[in-house]
Amino acid sequence: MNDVENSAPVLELRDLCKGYNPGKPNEITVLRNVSLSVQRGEVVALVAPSGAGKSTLLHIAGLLDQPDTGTVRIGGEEMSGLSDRRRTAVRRDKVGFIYQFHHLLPEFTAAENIVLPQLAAGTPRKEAQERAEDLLARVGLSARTTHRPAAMSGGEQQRVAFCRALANGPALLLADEPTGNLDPTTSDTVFDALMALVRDTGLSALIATHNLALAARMDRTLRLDTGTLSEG
Ligand SMILES: Nc1ncnc2c1ncn2[C@@H]1O[C@H](COP(=O)(O)OP(=O)(O)OP(=O)(O)O)[C@@H](O)[C@H]1O
Repeated sequence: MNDVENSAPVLELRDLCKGYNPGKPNEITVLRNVSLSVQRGEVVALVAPSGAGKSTLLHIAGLLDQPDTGTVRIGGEEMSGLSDRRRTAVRRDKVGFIYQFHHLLPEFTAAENIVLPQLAAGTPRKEAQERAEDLLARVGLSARTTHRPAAMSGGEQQRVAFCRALANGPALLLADEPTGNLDPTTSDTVFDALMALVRDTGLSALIATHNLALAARMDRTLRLDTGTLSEG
């Protein structure tokens, strides 16, 4: 990264608007002039009632969807003019995703699930394997390296998904209810593991949660309601 990228917010969204079914009876406006930025090393909570547009916002921030208007900058780089190929490369190399459900590949072991995205990014296999083992150790799963997802608990599966999201050393982590599928006690321990991983690596993150206690542990909270964002 050059100096401009280093001083720029890791994620900067400006005046995003997004709707579906324009001109039709079921037309819906989901995001209304949403702007936010996540600074380097900052962990931001996104709190939103169901249907408020949180997934839409995270998908646009993670280049899985395009806004109708507005701009997305990652590491200071404007994304709208990029070719599909470059967007895919930015998504793969700079952004890590965590979903409510782990989405691990069932036929592969925990370590292989973390190795595969690294191979896709061109990392040599040995290095990728070492990184997978290091990440698994950080979340307390050294003993599960060769387990397939079906042989792990929900909390373990989700911790593997955290490691996979960090596999390529992203600049930005986007998480959509990362512990929403777990019971409250497991959710707390698994969230601890996620926060430790994020803080240890100095990662910048935007983490959507319904859980206000979890939100309070992040640096700042943004609230999204009927497509409008407010601080606090
Ligand atoms: N492809 C689509 N076509 C039409 N409407 C859509 C589409 N995707 C989302 N929506 C609508 O946009 C609104 C926001 O959806 P979104 O998935 O962003 O909400 P959310 O805040 O993530 O909700 P939840 O917490 O329940 O997942 C919802 O009313 C949803 O029905």
